[in-house]
Amino acid sequence: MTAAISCENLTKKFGALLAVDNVSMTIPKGSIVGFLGPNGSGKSTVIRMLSGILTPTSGTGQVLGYNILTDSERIKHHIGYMSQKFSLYEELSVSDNLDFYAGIYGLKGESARKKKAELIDMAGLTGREKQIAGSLSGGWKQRLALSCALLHDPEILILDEPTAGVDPVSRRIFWEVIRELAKRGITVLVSTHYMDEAETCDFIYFIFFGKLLISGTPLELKEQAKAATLDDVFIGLVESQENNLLRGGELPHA
Ligand SMILES: Nc1ncnc2c1ncn2[C@@H]1O[C@H](COP(=O)(O)OP(=O)(O)OP(=O)(O)O)[C@@H](O)[C@H]1O
Repeated sequence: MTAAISCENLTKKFGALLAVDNVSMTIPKGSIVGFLGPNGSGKSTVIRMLSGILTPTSGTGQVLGYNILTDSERIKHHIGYMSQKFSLYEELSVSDNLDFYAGIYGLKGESARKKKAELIDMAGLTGREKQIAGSLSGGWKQRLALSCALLHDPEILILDEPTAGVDPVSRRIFWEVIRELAKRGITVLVSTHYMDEAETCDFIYFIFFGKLLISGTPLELKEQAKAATLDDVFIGLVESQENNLLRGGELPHA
């Protein structure tokens, strides 16, 4: 198995707060890996460290063989990153947003024009090229943000709650695009609170209070917990951990 992303004992402290505690993961090339956990459990912090945006307090990580501590600029050129806040320029049109990001990635001329046309088509944005991004609905903004994140043909897509606040139909269309990209060999790491999305991932890591608690395929996790749904797996897990903490116990490591 070739790993697209791996990290060992990744740890992040914000002052006295231990936001991420010794997280180790391996994400194989071409897989869709779901990153789950309650609010504030450390998902975004791990994602930001792996994307080269945030420096870990300790631990190491590799993205496509690049070291997250020393090669963060190279990493940024090989990944597509999209956060729940969609970094779009609201006052610019759909077309201008794509041109702006193409410029950031150094795309020019015919190749930039072709890539832009391909992504407009993929995202179903045809006919909306001149529309101001700020006037798009959440689902369309999300598709535009995804297109911007794909302009430079990244080998890895890192998505931090990309479907938060987006309607069910748009979520389904978005996931169809994600699965199509994975079929083409793109590795996807995605954090989500939606269990139907988690269900379609190849593998899941579950983080709680900064620690990885469990990992496995959706089927493995349900079988281990003797639960019918992933919802039941995670609700049971969070409740047992909270009870454990109330009794003064410590969180176990995965
Ligand atoms: N820049 C920062 N400075 C201080 N504390 C931070 C910072 N970023 C995150 N935190 C804290 O670290 C913890 C983990 O936050 P993080 O955003 O990684 O969680 P999350 O699992 O992504 O949550 P959510 O599902 O709500 O997005 C939280 O307690 C958060 O308040």
